[in-house]
Amino acid sequence: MPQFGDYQLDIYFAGLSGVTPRLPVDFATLERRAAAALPPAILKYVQGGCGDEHTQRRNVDAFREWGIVPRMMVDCTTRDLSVDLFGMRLPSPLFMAPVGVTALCAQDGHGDLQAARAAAATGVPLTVSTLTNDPLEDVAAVMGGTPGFFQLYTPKDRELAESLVRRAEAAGYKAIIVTLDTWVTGWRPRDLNDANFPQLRGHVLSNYTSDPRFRTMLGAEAAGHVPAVVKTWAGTFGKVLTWADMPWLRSLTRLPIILKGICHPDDARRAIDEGADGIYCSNHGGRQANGGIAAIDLLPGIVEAAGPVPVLFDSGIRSGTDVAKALALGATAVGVGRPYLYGLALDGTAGVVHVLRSLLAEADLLMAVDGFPDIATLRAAGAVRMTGRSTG
Ligand SMILES: Cc1cc2nc3c(=O)[nH]c(=O)nc-3n(C[C@H](O)[C@H](O)[C@H](O)COP(=O)(O)O)c2cc1C
Ligand SMILES: O=C(O)C(=O)c1ccccc1
Repeated sequence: MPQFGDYQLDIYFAGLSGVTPRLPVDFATLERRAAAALPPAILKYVQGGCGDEHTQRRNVDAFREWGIVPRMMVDCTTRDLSVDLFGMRLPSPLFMAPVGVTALCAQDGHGDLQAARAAAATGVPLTVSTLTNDPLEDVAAVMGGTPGFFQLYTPKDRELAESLVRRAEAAGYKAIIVTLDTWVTGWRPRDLNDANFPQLRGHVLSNYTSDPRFRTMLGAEAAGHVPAVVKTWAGTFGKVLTWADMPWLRSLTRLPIILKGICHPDDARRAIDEGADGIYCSNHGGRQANGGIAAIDLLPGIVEAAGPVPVLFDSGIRSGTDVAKALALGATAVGVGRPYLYGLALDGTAGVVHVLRSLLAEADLLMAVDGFPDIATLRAAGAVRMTGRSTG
């Protein structure tokens, strides 16, 4: 049975013929390389966050305050990293988080398609944002057998929301992830200082321009006219969802509904009471509110509140060790954001595959070394909070 950790052997053996990996396996070097490759405006948008970005940094740094205690004398020659999610058996607990400018990170402007091909190659699901350069149907068509999730930014226009969800269902997406924390964008100095907001330049709006309801809203004479498209988009983009909208949301689909951006246990409980099938604990990678608390520190409370309901997690995952810690703290599946964008920027589909394989290899090897043959044993062991001074 192939194991994710075999990627390490592949790399070392290739080295015997003088071949080294095209991309680095660590995040810091990857980010540095991608920073040199991406257009400055895209880099700032991707790399930046809210306010002075201390929440974004905390998301990453807080992982160092959690530790996994190794166990010995356990047979871990093979590891099983597969997970069950909404009746699907996934080969690994990793998924790609939704990113509204994935398209623009790729050199050809079709990053959603390239990420979808990476999903096909790795079995790691892609969450397709509402904001893409290729319509959601086209992206779904290249995912191979790997399930895809559709992330909904709920428009103010209900008929448009209904149309997008219907299209996602028809295209074969396996879940609808409704993002709650971004009906308005947070205060992002890097972008504000350059007056830089890609969507307002007419990018990544293909799910709108391909939508019959949006076209009606736009009017026939305005179709293809970028300022009119952007104006109509900006007019409908961000609906503030409240609990009162849950019955309506729930009525839109029989697919699992996952609420993204849940950070408080009471919200997790309420979401489940109102019919959500999954909870997605995330602070949007520190891009939305500079609230100061790392998402990983909020995960245990969410997991406890969710009970048997699956909890997806993202924000700050930079290594396989981080993946393992999130699993130990109870996440059912772990989302990665910026790292796969950097792989995409540097080497397209192959770059994304490399980043995902590196994350999985490191997580797998940690489990091998630390005596956890599967995720259930890792989760049962948990992670310990290291108090006092960190030497990290
Ligand atoms: C450039 C960028 C665009 C994003 N766009 C979306 C989006 O369209 N929808 C969404 O739900 N989340 C979006 N996110 C948030 C990610 O889904 C995820 O929560 C975050 O990137 C996780 O943090 P990480 O980048 O530290 O891994 C975006 C993140 C980035 C970096
Ligand atoms: O940039 C983001 O984080 C994001 O999710 C987004 C996407 C579209 C419009 C505004 C924000």
